[in-house]
Amino acid sequence: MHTLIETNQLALRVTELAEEVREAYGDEPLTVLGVMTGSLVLMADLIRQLDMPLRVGVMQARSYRGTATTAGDLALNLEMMPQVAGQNVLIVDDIFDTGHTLENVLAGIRQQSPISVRSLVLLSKSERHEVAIRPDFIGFHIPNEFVVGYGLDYQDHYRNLPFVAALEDHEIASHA
Ligand SMILES: O=P(O)(O)OC[C@H]1O[C@H](OP(=O)(O)OP(=O)(O)O)[C@H](O)[C@@H]1O
Ligand SMILES: Nc1nc2[nH]cnc2c(=O)[nH]1
Repeated sequence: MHTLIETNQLALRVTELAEEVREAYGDEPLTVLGVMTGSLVLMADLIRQLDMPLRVGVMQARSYRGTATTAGDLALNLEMMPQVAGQNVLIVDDIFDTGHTLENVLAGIRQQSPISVRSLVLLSKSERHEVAIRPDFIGFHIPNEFVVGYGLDYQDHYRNLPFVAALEDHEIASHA
C-alpha cells in the first residue's frame, strides 16, 4: 500500500471541516449522524471540535461485501438512530465514491421530517460519482484508488490505520 494522506494532514483538515460546520450552523442545535462503520474515526475527531448543542447518533449502511471492491446491494439500518424529526441533521461518512450510499441515506433521513439535512464526507472520488447529489462538506478529493485507514476497511481490516492509504492491486487480490 502507499500513503495518500498523512496523519497530520487528516488532523488539520478535520479541524477546518469542524470550523466550516460551525460557520454553517452557528449556535443552532445539531444532530450529527455517523454512517457506520467507516465514519467511526472521523466522527470521534469531528464531534469533539463542535461546540453547539449536539446530539450524536449512528446508522448503518453497508454495500461492500466479502472481497468485492465495487458496490453491491445497499443495506440501510436506521433503527439505532435517534429521532431526527424537527432537528438539523448532519450526515457524516468516510467516503463519497459512486454516491449511492449517501443518496439513499439522505432519502431515508428526509422521510423522518428533519428541519434540514446536510452531509459531510472525508473523501470524495470525483471520477466515480454516479449520482447528481454532492456532499455539502468535503475533506479531500482523491484519485480513483481503493483506500483504507482512518475508519475505511478492506474486508474489515485496516480501519485502525491513523493515515489513509491506497491498496495495490496485488494486495486486494491477495485477500480474495
Ligand atoms: O459512494 P458509495 O460508492 O456508495 O460508497 C461509499 C460507502 O462505502 C463504504 O461503506 P461500506 O458499505 O464499505 O460499509 P462500512 O462503512 O461498514 O465500511 C463507505 O463507508 C461509504 O458509506
Ligand atoms: N474502504 C473503502 N471503502 C470504500 N467504499 C467506497 N469506496 C471505498 C474505498 O475506496 N475504500
